[in-house]
Amino acid sequence: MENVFDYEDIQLIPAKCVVSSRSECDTSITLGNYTFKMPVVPANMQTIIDESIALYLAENGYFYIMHRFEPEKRQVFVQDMKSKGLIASISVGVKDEEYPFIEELAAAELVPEYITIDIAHGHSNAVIRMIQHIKKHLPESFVIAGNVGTPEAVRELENAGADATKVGIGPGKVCITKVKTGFGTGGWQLAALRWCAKAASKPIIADGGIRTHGDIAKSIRFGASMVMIGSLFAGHEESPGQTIEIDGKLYKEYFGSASEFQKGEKKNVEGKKILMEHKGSLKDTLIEMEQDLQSSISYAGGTKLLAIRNVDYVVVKNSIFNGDQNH
Ligand SMILES: NC(=O)C1=CN([C@@H]2O[C@H](COP(=O)(O)OP(=O)(O)OC[C@H]3O[C@@H](n4cnc5c(N)ncnc54)[C@H](OP(=O)(O)O)[C@@H]3O)[C@@H](O)[C@H]2O)C=CC1
Ligand SMILES: Nc1nc2c(ncn2[C@@H]2O[C@H](COP(=O)(O)O)[C@@H](O)[C@H]2O)c(=O)[nH]1
Repeated sequence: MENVFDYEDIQLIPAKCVVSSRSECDTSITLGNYTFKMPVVPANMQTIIDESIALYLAENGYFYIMHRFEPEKRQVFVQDMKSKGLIASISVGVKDEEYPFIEELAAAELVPEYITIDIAHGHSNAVIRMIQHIKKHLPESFVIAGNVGTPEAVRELENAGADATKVGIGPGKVCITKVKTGFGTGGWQLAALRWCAKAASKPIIADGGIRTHGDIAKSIRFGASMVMIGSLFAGHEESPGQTIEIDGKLYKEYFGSASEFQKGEKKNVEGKKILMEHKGSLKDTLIEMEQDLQSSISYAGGTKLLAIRNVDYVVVKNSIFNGDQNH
């Protein structure tokens, strides 16, 4: 792989504006059978999403993926969302006990609109088997499989039946995969996204490494249809977990799904826990994100999200935050 770069190395080049107000710009995106307000989904992690955030997102036209770390609650969750006429979007792993769970959903005629297979190293027979199992028992569910970091993996999971693949091994804020294993897309996630997107025939979800709202537009430019975000959504009033006060300042914890805190044991740990400064309301962040993305579309010279795909860009290695000490 030549020409690797990451989010902070790229700037998108503006094209002539065709709107008289940014409010004319449409940030919506279609994934499967549904159209969502923004191409953004909070990470399916226990410190990022819970039932009440999922409900808020679904009721307000945002995409969401519920995490898989309270497995016994998932069937009731699907039932509850469906009884409210909302989309059900859940996560599964690949261990043996996940197989009967899929069959139980099918037997109860509870068909989640979206099922995400959420494991660290998604280019594996375990994921291929799970895709095939879901497609056999719940053929109407849209299956997102991951995580991967190569075109070969994208093609193989697509061929196995995945409806979308999730790209990103190790770029996350609470990720330590790179230092623990030496592998991943950490440090060149945007280039890996481009590499994978060129090979993909179905939607790609970029996962991890988003540090600014501008990175969402960059992900779209390099081929993502949706962007999964953890740290930017952590630390809000609504975020799961306790608020902690230190020296008069408020914080919330954000921990990796492969951290000791999540696993309850120190085995194959590839994640850590950090404290995030309290950020106020999640609703306000979602609105600001949408406004910033509308602005991105206007700079792209379009009125629709995918206008961003057509813009030129420059590589400005390590220079984007020059003079900006806040980062
Ligand atoms: N996006 C990312 O960069 C990463 C994300 N994560 C997140 O952490 C959580 C836990 O992930 P994960 O450990 O996969 O899930 P699980 O703990 O559910 O493990 C899934 C299965 O895959 C096996 N497994 C896990 N990693 C590997 C590997 N590298 N090679 C072969 N088999 C493997 C496990 O066995 P065994 O444990 O015995 O090996 C287990 O049987 C997920 O939510 C995942 O998204 C974790 C790391 C990186
Ligand atoms: N290597 C690890 N990656 C993890 C872990 N838990 C979650 N994740 C991934 O991070 C993103 C969120 O990234 P962010 O930069 O937006 O904060 C998340 O969607 C997962 O793919 C982990 O323990 N280890």
